[in-house]
Amino acid sequence: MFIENFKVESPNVKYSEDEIQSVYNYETTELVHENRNGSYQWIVKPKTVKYEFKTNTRVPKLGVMLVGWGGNNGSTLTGGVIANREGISWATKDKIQQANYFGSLTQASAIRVGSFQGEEIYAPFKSLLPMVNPDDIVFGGWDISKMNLADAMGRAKVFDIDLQKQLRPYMESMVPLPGIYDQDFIAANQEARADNIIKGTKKEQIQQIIKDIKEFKEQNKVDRVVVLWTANTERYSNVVVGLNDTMENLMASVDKNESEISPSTLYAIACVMENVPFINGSPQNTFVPGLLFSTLVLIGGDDFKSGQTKMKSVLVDFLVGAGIKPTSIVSYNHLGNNDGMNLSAPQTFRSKEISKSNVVDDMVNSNAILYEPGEHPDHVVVIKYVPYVGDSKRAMDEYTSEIFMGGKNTIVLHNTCEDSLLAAPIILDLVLLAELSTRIQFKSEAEGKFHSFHPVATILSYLTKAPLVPPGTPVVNALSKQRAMLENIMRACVGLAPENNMILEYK
Ligand SMILES: NC(=O)c1ccc[n+]([C@@H]2O[C@H](COP(=O)([O-])OP(=O)(O)OC[C@H]3O[C@@H](n4cnc5c(N)ncnc54)[C@H](O)[C@@H]3O)[C@@H](O)[C@H]2O)c1
Ligand SMILES: O=P([O-])([O-])O[C@@H]1[C@@H](O)[C@H](O)[C@@H](O)[C@H](O)[C@@H]1O
Repeated sequence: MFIENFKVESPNVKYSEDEIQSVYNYETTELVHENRNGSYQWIVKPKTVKYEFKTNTRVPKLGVMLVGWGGNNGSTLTGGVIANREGISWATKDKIQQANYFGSLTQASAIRVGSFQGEEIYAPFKSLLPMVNPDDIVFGGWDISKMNLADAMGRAKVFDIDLQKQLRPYMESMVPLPGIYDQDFIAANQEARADNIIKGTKKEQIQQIIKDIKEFKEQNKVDRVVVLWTANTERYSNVVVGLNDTMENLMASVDKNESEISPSTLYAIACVMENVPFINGSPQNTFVPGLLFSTLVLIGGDDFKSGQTKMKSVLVDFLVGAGIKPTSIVSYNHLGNNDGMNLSAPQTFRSKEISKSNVVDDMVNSNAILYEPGEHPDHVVVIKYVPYVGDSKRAMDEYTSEIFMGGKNTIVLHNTCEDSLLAAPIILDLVLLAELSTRIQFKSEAEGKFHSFHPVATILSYLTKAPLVPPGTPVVNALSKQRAMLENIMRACVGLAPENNMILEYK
């Protein structure tokens, strides 16, 4: 059975006008490796740590500024939210289609809240904690292409024509602000669209971005702004001691107009200086050490996990979890959108190859029965640009594994999808969850005062190929673990135990 909402009644949960307070007993373990009776043993000690959470339930009016607003993802997300907000339906060759938020974890997935008279009871994921209603988001942003959002939607060729016709009046007045363009960081084939550029030094460009954010906030009377990069994949920035290894060196490099400071890093610096969360939807190392080690403002990324890699983080988790040994993974895809054209350059492809390749590391490293130290499956990533297919990415994967008694198993997948229709809901979740996480404070029993989550937002890892984590923190890519982590933290905020799937009541 499905219920629309619920309230938790517990001595550990208190609802007030502007806050939900919860007391949560975090069950974990402490390991020691000790000499017991002459031999070293691993001792696992269950441990309970009491936490307190406070969630501010005053949902702000949210402004979302997209870097790359006029791209396929930016125009698709903007149009999709307008279509949902206005209740637009349109004719397709099959039926009259209603707008929806399918593919969004926050808007279209469910959680189990328990059972009632022998029936499992589920509720919307978003019913866990008060979140911004996506229909209320105000969009803005920057693009190095000056094309308005209605024309950009046409250029993207993602939406059906009847939908585009209905959206055009809402979107043609939306014009991206000039962006920071540096041809050294993206494919040379992007120069043709770069007609909307912020001139000046890197420092002046940062100052302009800050000015843009302030003006956007004032003009639209939004309470909070989140900035998200959905512009083209950049090549990696070189990380150099003295250049970008500390915030002090990074800012000194900006003052010196150092060429190696990328546009995405400049936008991120502007956001950190303006106390605005910045999320990187692409694979490049925007968050150079100077930013990563010093930011007090929420940052998250990298690279939306939308299709082929999302599937990989499920399939390899299943295989390794089942004691089957993946030995060869070949991921090929071709697509014909501008992202694909940008990725046809070796240096930008390399950024994507890294984020698409590292996704199996945690799962492989979790099982020493299957893999010797340092042993990994052969793993190849291929991306080809085929203009004719446009945004309709075609992904083909082959997974070869060793099974029982020397057997081999080969799984082949074929996946065709409009890449932007997968990414747009993920962008929505990223900005909604980033905003929500800034309204949560918590402390353990050992801590004197409440604090926010660490500014490097690991909580967003379900939505990214290469989760950005605080230095020294484990990277988890297995999709089921990432989703469980996010849901269970939100459950803790309303005093609910983690979903452990034991259902002992019926065992
Ligand atoms: N399924 C997906 O679509 C998916 C999944 C994961 C990651 N991504 C990443 O998302 C990003 C966007 O994908 P897309 O399909 O929308 O690409 P796109 O090329 O259609 O859009 C990118 C936009 O960014 C603009 N741009 C480039 N550099 C800029 C800058 N410095 N400042 C401002 N604007 C700039 C371009 O003019 C373009 O309009 C890419 O980096 C892509 O790799 C996409
Ligand atoms: O998310 P995913 O399907 O694994 O990876 C995708 C790549 O296969 C595609 O070539 C690229 O254009 C998209 O930006 C996205 O990164």
